[in-house]
Amino acid sequence: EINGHSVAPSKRIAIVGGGLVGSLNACFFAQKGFHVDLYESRADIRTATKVAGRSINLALSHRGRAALRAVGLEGHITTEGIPMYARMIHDLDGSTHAVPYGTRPDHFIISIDRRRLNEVMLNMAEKFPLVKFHFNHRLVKCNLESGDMTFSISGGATVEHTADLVIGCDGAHSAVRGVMEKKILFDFKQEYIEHGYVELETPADKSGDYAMAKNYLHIWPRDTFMLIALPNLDRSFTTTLFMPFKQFDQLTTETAVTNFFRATFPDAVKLIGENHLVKSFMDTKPSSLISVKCKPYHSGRAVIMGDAAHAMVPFYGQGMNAGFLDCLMFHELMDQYNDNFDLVLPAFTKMMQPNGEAIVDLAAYNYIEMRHLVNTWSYYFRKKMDNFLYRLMPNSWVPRYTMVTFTLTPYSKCIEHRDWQDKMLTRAAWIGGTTIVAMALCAVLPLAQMEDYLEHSTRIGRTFSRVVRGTKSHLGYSQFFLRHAWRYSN
Ligand SMILES: Cc1cc2nc3c(=O)[nH]c(=O)nc-3n(C[C@H](O)[C@H](O)[C@H](O)COP(=O)(O)OP(=O)(O)OC[C@H]3O[C@@H](n4cnc5c(N)ncnc54)[C@H](O)[C@@H]3O)c2cc1C
Ligand SMILES: COc1ccc2c(c1)CN(c1nc(C(=O)N(C)c3cc(Cl)c(F)cc3C(=O)O)c(Cl)s1)C2
Repeated sequence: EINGHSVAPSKRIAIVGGGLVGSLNACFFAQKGFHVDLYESRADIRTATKVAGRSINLALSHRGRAALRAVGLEGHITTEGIPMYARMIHDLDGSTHAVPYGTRPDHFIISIDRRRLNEVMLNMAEKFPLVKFHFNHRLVKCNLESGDMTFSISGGATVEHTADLVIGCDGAHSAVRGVMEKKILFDFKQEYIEHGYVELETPADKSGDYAMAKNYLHIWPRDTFMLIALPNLDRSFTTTLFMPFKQFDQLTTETAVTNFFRATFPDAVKLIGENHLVKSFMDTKPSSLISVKCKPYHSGRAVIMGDAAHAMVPFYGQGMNAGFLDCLMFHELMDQYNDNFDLVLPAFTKMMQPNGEAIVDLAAYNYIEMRHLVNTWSYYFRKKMDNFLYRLMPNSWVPRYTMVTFTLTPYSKCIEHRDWQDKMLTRAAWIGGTTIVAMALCAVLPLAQMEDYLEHSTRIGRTFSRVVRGTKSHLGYSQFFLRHAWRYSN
């Protein structure tokens, strides 16, 4: 009996990791009357002094919102966030142009403060009497069969706890997954990419207002590196530079940094302020970016979710959204199998592992696309064709990023859909292309000569495409396409 209402003889749930996914899971389990122990290696972020200036933000989209809606937090979070209706592309010459996220009124993403979101979810979970937080507890050992766990706490001591279900929400370098990795039949793959990132800050302007247009995701695409800025409530923008580590390594003096930024992001230098920019750049070591894929997501009475199960590079803005979706789908399976963990855990792996793997691959593909494929004619026409066909057949021809960002279509279907689209596009291009050429020829050439013309033209066509491919990469077409491809990428 608690507060006058009876609770099921509640199983003990241990949530390892009190980050975004762990705290959302605590809300889900708390609302279902479970006994929840949340263990977080760091101190309670709600009491830690606010780190001045450094606010980290993230793009929240449909999948993450669906999960927050299920615990009654969507309204609260979205009113605190800042809607972004389009990308704002900043060209080398300082000119900008907007590329809307879509033609529909609900096609926008929301810039959310990471720490604030984490606090809101911790506060909600803590309201439940059966929820207990254990900060400064780092999981160091775990028996996946018995649910016995060992935590190291401050001062080097350790404490033991046990649970009926252990949920690893402990991020890309998960300790829970680390124990699973030792099991036979557990597949695991991790990959660091050559890019690192540093977070800078674009402060409010002199009049205290946003220095750039507020409701946009600002991007400065520069081929092998780029700057991205998302708005904050305090009228600043968190501005992230993504660049290969080997290029960071070359920027070791203030002069080198100043020249680099002046040459590549001239408008951003003015908005951030040159001294502030150089100082914060020199003070920050670039962080790494890692992809993690693994299978299965459960073992014994433990299951992993979020980055612990599928860490991805951020080039789709889906990591948190994917982790939140894990929580939602896990709880739908709990309802479906009447809280029977023996059935829920395998069902969770079966349902979500293919999707976790798919979004990790989609994000990695996007990372490449952002830097290379975006420079080829095919990508450019692809975006134009995508948008034309999407307008023509909005229910059957949906661009891939629209499916990923603005629908709940399983990520694995987004890849299948993309492959189908690729096939259709290639076929359409061939049919279209050859028909146009054939019609033109029929109009100008008597049939007799046509055969040998076609014979020659295929040879010419092959040579021509080789020449184009060769020159394009050298003539810096990349800049041109990047500048204009975005115009058609909505
Ligand atoms: C630069 C960048 C930009 C991003 N932008 C976006 C975006 O726009 N949109 C989006 O959806 N996603 C974005 N992401 C991804 C998003 O940040 C992650 O997907 C998300 O934080 C994953 O949440 P999580 O709770 O699974 O892991 P984490 O947030 O990493 O939390 C793990 C928690 O577990 C704790 N922990 C770790 N080990 C232990 C242990 N042994 N014992 C106890 N506790 C432990 C950690 O202290 C931490 O609090 C971005 C990521 C990066 C790096
Ligand atoms: C806080 O740090 C970060 C870092 C990276 C991201 C975000 C926040 C949020 N991100 C989003 N990406 C998409 C997307 O689908 N694509 C294809 C894009 C991919 C890139 Cl790399 C980009 F720059 C723009 C778009 C775009 O379309 O706007 C969204 Cl939609 S949101 C990437």
